[in-house]
Amino acid sequence: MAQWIDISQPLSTQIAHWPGDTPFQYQLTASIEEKNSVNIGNIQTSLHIGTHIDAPYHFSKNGKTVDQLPLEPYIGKAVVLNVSRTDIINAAVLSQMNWSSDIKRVLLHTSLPNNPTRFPETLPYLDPDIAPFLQAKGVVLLGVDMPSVDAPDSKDLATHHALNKHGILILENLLLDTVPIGEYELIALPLAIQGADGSPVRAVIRPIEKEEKLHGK
Ligand SMILES: Nc1ccccc1C(=O)C[C@H](N)C(=O)O
Ligand SMILES: [Zn+2]
Ligand SMILES: [Zn+2]
Repeated sequence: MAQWIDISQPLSTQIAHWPGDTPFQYQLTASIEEKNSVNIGNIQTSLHIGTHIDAPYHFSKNGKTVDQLPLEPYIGKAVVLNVSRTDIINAAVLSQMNWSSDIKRVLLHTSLPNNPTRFPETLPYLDPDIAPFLQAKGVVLLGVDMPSVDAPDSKDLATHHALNKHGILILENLLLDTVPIGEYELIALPLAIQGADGSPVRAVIRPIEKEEKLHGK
């Protein structure tokens, strides 16, 4: 059986955070070194740190919070697609890909070099028109290897809203630079934080064996 591959960013004090947002911090509030029986860690962080999911409540006042989201989108068969040859990713680009039937989860490897310790200045553009396209394919989860599905300075978050409107949940900041295209099993479960706008996840994939690789690579 193939090994699980970790495609999440390690949560360290070095990890990049959204500009102006709360950085990730870990410290011990009790330590064995200081004669306690145990080490007890404490974290402080934006929930949009490293590899994480957005609950619709992140960008919509009446959107679902993370504890209200279904589990199914975050567990199951996923396809990794490589869209790194363009900085404008739209429905026309996605329609060039080889779509096998029954793909509910799509992970996009973009042209952005994956560097967990640096917040990128610019991101490849994801056109909102991918939302109806992906919905028509039956997709319920879109994962990307960048910190946002909209530009960092976007005010209207058009692609976030379009995806939400079309029933597609969002997974951000994956590490896909060394992942070959193809079909995988995915597990990327958010924590059930009541009322929360998002959650870091441990995203892992495992190749599905004896399956025809997409794009015939
Ligand atoms: N933390 C922020 C602070 C201000 C404005 C946006 C963000 C975001 O997190 C947006 C990004 N699209 C995200 O979902 O992770
Ligand atoms: Zn987010
Ligand atoms: Zn987002």
